[in-house]
Amino acid sequence: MVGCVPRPAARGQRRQPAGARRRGRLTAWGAIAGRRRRARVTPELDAALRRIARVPHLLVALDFDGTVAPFTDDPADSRSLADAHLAVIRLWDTPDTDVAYVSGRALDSLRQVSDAPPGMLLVGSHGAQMQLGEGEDPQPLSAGGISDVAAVGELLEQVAAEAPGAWVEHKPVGAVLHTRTVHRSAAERLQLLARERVAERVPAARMIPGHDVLEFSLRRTDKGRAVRTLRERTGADTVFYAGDDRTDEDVFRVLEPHDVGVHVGPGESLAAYRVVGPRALAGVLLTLSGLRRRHAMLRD
Ligand SMILES: O=P(O)(O)OC[C@H]1O[C@H](O[C@H]2O[C@H](CO)[C@@H](O)[C@H](O)[C@H]2O)[C@H](O)[C@@H](O)[C@@H]1O
Repeated sequence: MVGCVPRPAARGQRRQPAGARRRGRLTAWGAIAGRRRRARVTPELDAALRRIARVPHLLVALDFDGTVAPFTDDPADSRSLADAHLAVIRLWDTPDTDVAYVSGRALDSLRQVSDAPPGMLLVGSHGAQMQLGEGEDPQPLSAGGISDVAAVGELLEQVAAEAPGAWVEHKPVGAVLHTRTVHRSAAERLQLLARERVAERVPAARMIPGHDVLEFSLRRTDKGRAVRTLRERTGADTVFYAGDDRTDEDVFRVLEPHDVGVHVGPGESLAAYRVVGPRALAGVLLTLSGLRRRHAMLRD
């Protein structure tokens, strides 16, 4: 149901005459991107990008941390790479193209760091929070769920107090134990302790491991379901998805054969394509945005 997804008023639609604002913006972004180095991608990925750039309606869905933004010690300092942000803006500004961030971050935190343009689709808390339309709020937790979230947060605070550098991020539907700056052996000990205590006292909490984090959520959803919802709501016929973490595997699992999934960084993945890190992914996104924009201009 595309109508449920608000689009910025000035964003071009296929049947509209190319408005001055849209044409001007596309040209300006294109000029900037044209001076940048082209992405070095494998011939297979390059062919896949060329194919999906020509589909009628494309959804580009992206994980945030470790995918468009390199890791930082403090999540508040995290920002997407300039090229990745530029590509996102260009894609968002292209007709018949929807763009989404699909993140483990709480929605507020994602809004703060992503600098997402208005109308961009945002998924937070691994699918538990979605901003698909104005005024659309996440489903509230039950009273029991709210008290479980508080209990998990308290337990993790107690665990984090056992090692300098460990800290807890509190989210609307769970909490995260951060150990990025903690020595590896101490981090492993803390994570074990957290697993045991939460399993014993809040058995309803679902464990979500990540990069130097251990999260517990009271919501049973995942990014795969979120991307399915995005596909339905936007009416996209093809999805491009990029992600680096285990939670992104839930998306790669539900992608259809004609979609394109890109795993960012090392490690096993169900994704059909891989790039070495966020910088390489930014190049891929620039390439895709250029191809998609060219397709839109030729078609119009
Ligand atoms: O799904 P994502 O967008 O990748 O979000 C996953 C988690 O991202 C954040 O943590 C990660 O990035 C931090 C900043 O670079 C880093 O310090 C941390 O070690 C990483 O795990 C965020 O803080 C979590 O809430 C997200 O679940």
